[in-house]
Amino acid sequence: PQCSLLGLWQNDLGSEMNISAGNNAGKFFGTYLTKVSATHKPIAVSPLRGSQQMGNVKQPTFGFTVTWSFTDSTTVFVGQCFVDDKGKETLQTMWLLRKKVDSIEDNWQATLVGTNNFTRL
Ligand SMILES: O=C(O)CCCC[C@@H]1SC[C@H]2[C@@H]1NC(=O)N2C(=O)OCc1ccccc1
Repeated sequence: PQCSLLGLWQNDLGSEMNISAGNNAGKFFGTYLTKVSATHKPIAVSPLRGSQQMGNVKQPTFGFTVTWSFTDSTTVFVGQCFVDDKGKETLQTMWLLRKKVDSIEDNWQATLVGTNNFTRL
C-alpha cells in the first residue's frame, strides 16, 4: 500500500497533524496542533502547507512548513513515509524551528532542530 499523507497523524511528542487535502501535483495542506511549548502563549492550531514526491513512489519523501498561529516562529519538516510489512505507516521526520529573535546579534541562537516520528491516529 502506498503511503498517503492524507489523514490524522500523531507524533512522539503527542502533537497532532491533520493533512486534509492534496492535489495530484503532490501539494498538500492541513493543520498542526503542537503539544509542546517553550513559550507562555496558549497553544493554538496552526496551518501547514507542503509537497510530496508523486508518481509510483511507494514511500514518498515530503516537506512542509508550519506557520505558527500563536508565536512568530516557523517550522519546516522534512521526511519520508514508510510502510512496514503489516502495512503500518510511519512518517520519519526532522524539523528546523526558527524562532523570531529581536536582533541580528541573537540570530546565532534562533534555530532549533528536532526529530519526530508520526503514526496514524
Ligand atoms: O510539536 C512538534 O512536533 C515539534 C515541536 C514544535 C513546537 C512548536 S514550534 C512553535 C511553537 C511550538 N512550541 C514552541 O515552543 N514554539 C515556539 O514558537 O517556541 C519559540 C521558542 C523556542 C524556544 C525558546 C523560546 C521561544
